[in-house]
Amino acid sequence: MTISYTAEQVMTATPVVPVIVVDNVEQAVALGKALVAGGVPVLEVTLRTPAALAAITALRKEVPEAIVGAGTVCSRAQYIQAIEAGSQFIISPGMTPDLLTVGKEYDVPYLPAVATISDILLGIEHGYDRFKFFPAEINGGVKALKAFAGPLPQIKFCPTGGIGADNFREYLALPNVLCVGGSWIVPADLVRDEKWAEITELAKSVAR
Ligand SMILES: O=C(O)C(=O)C[C@H](O)[C@H](O)COP(=O)(O)O
Repeated sequence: MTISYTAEQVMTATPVVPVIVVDNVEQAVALGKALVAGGVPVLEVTLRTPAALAAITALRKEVPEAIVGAGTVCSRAQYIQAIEAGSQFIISPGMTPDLLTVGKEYDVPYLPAVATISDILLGIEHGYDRFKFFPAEINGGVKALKAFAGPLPQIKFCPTGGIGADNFREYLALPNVLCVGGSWIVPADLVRDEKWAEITELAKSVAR
């Protein structure tokens, strides 16, 4: 079953994209169900663990109401693996010319990450106008995004990195921010201890 989305649809389906790290497929499915139950349907499964690709495939099958994507995609090879696993969107923590190229070879939304105006201009040269801004807080956070909007008001972002319950609404209030990413609604200890009801509550705390 292939359901495809645009970058805009992925970025506006939830105010907060959870950055997920999973140890095994069962954990991933339970976590995905907990987030969806709390009103957060977009799941960014980072390719930081050996279970990640199988988790993406399982989430597509077991949690069909979710929009499942891959994060921490750092190479062309990982990009293709993520697509083959069933990813409905792809996110990188940075960008390279090869990633920007492969991202245009597949009909799946791709968010490369930028940290500077020069990065954004390179992305625009490759046909992108939606980016992750990473790591957001240490690269100027809300102030940097306001500055980016001066010369490039048409470019939209998913800031990620250092964002949490205390500051995510400041980001979401910016006209050039469509959503934010973060790990704070999927804390590693709650995932490890299978505290799914608590994760559903955290999801509810950020859902529209
Ligand atoms: O793995 C990637 O591709 C990343 O870009 C890193 C994650 O987005 C951050 O680890 C999330 O940041 P925190 O919410 O501050 O934990």
